[in-house]
Amino acid sequence: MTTAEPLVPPSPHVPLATPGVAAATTDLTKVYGSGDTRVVALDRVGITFREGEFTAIMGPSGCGKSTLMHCAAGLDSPTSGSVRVGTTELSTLNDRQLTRLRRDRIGFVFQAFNLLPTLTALENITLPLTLAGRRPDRRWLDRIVSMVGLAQRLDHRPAQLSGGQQQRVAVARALASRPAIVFGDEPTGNLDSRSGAEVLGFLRDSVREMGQTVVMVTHDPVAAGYADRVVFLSDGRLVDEMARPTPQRVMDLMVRLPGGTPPAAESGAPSRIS
Ligand SMILES: Nc1ncnc2c1ncn2[C@@H]1O[C@H](COP(=O)(O)OP(=O)(O)OP(=O)(O)O)[C@@H](O)[C@H]1O
Repeated sequence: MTTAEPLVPPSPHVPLATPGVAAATTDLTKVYGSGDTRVVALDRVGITFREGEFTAIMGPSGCGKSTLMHCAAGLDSPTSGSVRVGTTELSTLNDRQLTRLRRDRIGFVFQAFNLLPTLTALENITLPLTLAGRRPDRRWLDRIVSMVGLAQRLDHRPAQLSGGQQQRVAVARALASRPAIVFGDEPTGNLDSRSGAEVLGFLRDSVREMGQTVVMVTHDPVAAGYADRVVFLSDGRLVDEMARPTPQRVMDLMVRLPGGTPPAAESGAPSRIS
């Protein structure tokens, strides 16, 4: 990948990126509003997303999942604390550099497919590359398109595709630029269970077969079961983590979350999981 303008190096106050780490947050805090309307959406969250790992973020509604994803992906700015993507400390970037980082190094899959209706599937997949003035790597593109099973539908427009197929286009679009990290916000929220399973399978294949790093916010223990690990948020703090999750184990832990008193929430210390 070539970028015309080098990204600003990390601040000397922030540790350099650790090898094998795709992105990390340190003491990440996000406060919305003030006075009576003040909400601490994230409270000193430290989390590491390792390269080639599929992480699911879970927790009760309003616990800060989307805020964490938005801050980690450079879509929202923290109130305090740091976010690094690779070696880049996001707070050192101006708006233009941040836009470039999102375009070149981060892939997104949202609940709404967000495809452009006038473009074909192929044009939608390559749009971020086209906007960046980059020529698609044909072999990479072929690999992605065949992985998500879209080879026969590349000249279809979104309205001619099912919801599941549209989300496959969105997954292929997210992977097309070989981003450092792909963020998914409830990527199967609009899909029936079969299409959802397919999309989750593709995300997992991208991790296993291509070494992609994927971070996904979900409410669904079955979806979380596709991940390599699940991190649990409660009231803006990281309270637990599970490796090699199964839907049943995730469900059991979720049931305990809101009622229980997680140790990290009691201690007053920053919540940190890596
Ligand atoms: N723009 C905003 N202005 C004010 N408060 C906000 C804003 N965005 C989020 N919040 C608040 O921050 C907290 C965390 O919200 P967030 O959307 O991150 O939670 P979530 O875990 O993703 O929720 P859900 O599972 O319901 O989508 C909530 O209390 C929410 O009301």
